[in-house]
Amino acid sequence: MTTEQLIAEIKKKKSFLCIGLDVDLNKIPQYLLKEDDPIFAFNKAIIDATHHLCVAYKPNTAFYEAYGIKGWQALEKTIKYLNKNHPEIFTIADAKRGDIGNTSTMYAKAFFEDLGFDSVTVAPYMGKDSVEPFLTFEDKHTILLALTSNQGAFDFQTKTVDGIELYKQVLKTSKSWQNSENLMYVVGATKAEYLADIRQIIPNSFLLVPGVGAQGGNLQEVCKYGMNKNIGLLINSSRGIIYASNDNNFAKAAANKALELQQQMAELI
Ligand SMILES: O=C(O)c1cc(=O)[nH]c(=O)n1[C@@H]1O[C@H](COP(=O)(O)O)[C@@H](O)[C@H]1O
Repeated sequence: MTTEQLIAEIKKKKSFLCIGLDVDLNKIPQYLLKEDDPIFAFNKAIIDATHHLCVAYKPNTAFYEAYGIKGWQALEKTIKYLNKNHPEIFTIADAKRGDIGNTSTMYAKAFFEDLGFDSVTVAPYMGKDSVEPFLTFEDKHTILLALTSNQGAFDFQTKTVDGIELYKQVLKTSKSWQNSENLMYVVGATKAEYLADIRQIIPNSFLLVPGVGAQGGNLQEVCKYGMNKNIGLLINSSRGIIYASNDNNFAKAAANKALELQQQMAELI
């Protein structure tokens, strides 16, 4: 998907909501465990109930890898279902990959070619040659971890190296990489006060912003400092939406939570 198509969808739906499909078999309605593929059954119900309210879905691959081959098959079914039925929706494989060049190429093939995701999250720690292989894929997007939502972000990311905070170096340096127009960045919603500075460095890039809902980030704060002329934000909520209830009405309850966020977004656009 091109960035222009993503922007058009945001404007059409008045939503920049990304729903995180972080499926934990202990948290889903237990009657779904009788299904052949409970993870896919859960995702399909959530997608069917919420696709008109969001512009992106983000399965975090850990929640699939934890269930072995069955989990990976559920991930594959989920992305195929999305691509077939909702090609207008932006898909994010939240895999946080990144390795020496030839290995990164294989990661990129796995998520962009084999599975057919529009984007993948990548860690910047190994530098340019670990990220550039992801950037060579046309109309695919690499979402680089910049300033993450967790407490550990203060261990390295905000530390000053050569007179500048590490997360700012990630932003500045990555802009010089080949095909850097295919980069987006992760900034946690819990770090909203950093967004004005971040926008000075990358005014036009899309930001994936996780951490509203369960982690306590504030949507209005994020928009105040992070929104640009194309909106430029994908705000993710996972647990706050998909586990709104765990009875027969779980999909409807998830849709209600998604609607709440979408309505707040519509006011801010
Ligand atoms: O890359 C991410 O998506 C991510 C980066 C970050 O800084 N913080 C963060 O929470 N995430 C992911 O975003 C999701 C947040 O989930 P909830 O806290 O349940 O909304 C999880 O899949 C996290 O792995």
